[in-house]
Amino acid sequence: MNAAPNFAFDSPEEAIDALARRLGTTGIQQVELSESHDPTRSLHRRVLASPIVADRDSPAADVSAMDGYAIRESDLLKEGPIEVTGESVPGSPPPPESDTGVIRIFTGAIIPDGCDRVIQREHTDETTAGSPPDSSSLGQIQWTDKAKSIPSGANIRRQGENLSAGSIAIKAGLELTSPRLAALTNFGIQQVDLHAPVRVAVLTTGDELASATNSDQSPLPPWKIRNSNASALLGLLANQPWVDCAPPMHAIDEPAALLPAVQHAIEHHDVVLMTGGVSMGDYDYVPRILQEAGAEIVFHKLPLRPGKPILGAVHQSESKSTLILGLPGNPVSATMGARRFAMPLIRKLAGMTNWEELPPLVMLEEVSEKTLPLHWLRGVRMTQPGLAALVIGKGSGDVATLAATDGFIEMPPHANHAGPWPYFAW
Ligand SMILES: Nc1nc2c(c(=O)[nH]1)N[C@H]1C(S)=C(S)[C@@H](COP(=O)(O)OP(=O)(O)OC[C@H]3O[C@@H](n4cnc5c(N)ncnc54)[C@H](O)[C@@H]3O)O[C@H]1N2
Ligand code: MOO
Repeated sequence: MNAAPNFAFDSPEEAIDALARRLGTTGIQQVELSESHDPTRSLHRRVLASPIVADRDSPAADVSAMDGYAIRESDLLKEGPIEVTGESVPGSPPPPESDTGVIRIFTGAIIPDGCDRVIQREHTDETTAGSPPDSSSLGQIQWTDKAKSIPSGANIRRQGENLSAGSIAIKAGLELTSPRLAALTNFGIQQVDLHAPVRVAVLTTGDELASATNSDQSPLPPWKIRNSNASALLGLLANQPWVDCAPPMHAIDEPAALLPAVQHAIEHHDVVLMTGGVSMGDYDYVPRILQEAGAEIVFHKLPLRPGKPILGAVHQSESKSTLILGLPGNPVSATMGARRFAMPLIRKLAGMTNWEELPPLVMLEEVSEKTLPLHWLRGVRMTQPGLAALVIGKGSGDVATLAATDGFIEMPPHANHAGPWPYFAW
């Protein structure tokens, strides 16, 4: 399907891809783990810029997977009580092998040379031998029938079977999740290359905001509104270690104020999220101002509800590319637009190779007859795993109903069936 003449792109996906193609990633920070007082916490969910390489085999030697006895096949031929001649414990080198007895071994300890299997202690009889011959004795055991069926190689984790020294343990472009932090520690990493957090500016516009002129009017007159968009956007960006979000900025609907505010935001940030001033009103200066600031307008308006007037732009300078999203001022449009468009693109800038959204799919409990010739973002509440109920509000100004949602689904033009639909959680 071709884009309708007034839309540069047919779908949110295509519009996001067009912006993504114009964006790079943030620079690289080298972090010495010894210099950080709490390296695990400070690295958690940061994005790796270079791969992590294994410094040694994993495991570093053949080790036992069970508590039991490390033996050779010939040991199983021994009848009657067998002397335990030594112990292999984690944290110490293994004892030398013994011709006369067997070695007790604990999970994770090194397999003594010559042993080919580990018999779990529950498959031995450790009580038959009576009192030990002397106090230094490690005891005696006897084989059960089950022990005799344990094959060669059993219960041994082989050196390097997880990963061999020099192999890539964690690829670049991934977030350092808890398992990856474990791998990083396991391989003795002292220094990591991380992508710098994405510097994001939230720039709201509009003279109607309480804080724009005189914030201490009390009670707030009805022609003034509170800056809910700033809170929505800061909330989306909060607690993302790969985002460095500046305190929100605001500009009045006045080109002389808007242009320097936009220029400053572009210069000092990788992403500028603007709200308001992108539709057809006499005071909607954002598209013009972005052009004056030297940004390329990649699209203005998409076949989307809410958020049809959305604007996507990129500003290129010698040192960086800056993403600018002009989100419509209506709170539902601004919040859904930021979730749908800004979040994957910020992940791209943050250096994540898996930045593209893979939204889970949900079914709707009920559908209405109504359809739209647009991509339709519809607020939902999750009711069961995989099942969602529509939360019907009064339109794109209804922030009260939006607050009752867990996220939204995206339906393509003319659709009205139960799904499954991609679900974008808050
Ligand atoms: N003639 C037309 N008028 C409108 C069209 C259109 O196509 N033709 N599109 C409508 C749609 S759809 C939307 S969405 C809005 C988007 O307008 P703007 O982006 O220009 O936003 P504003 O006009 O500045 O504000 C719209 C609405 O949102 C409130 N607002 C603005 N900023 C905030 C904020 N920070 N926090 C909370 N609420 C905010 C503002 O007071 C307005 O009520 O345009 C339609 N009009
Ligand atoms: O698209 Mo606007 O966001 O409907 O209100």
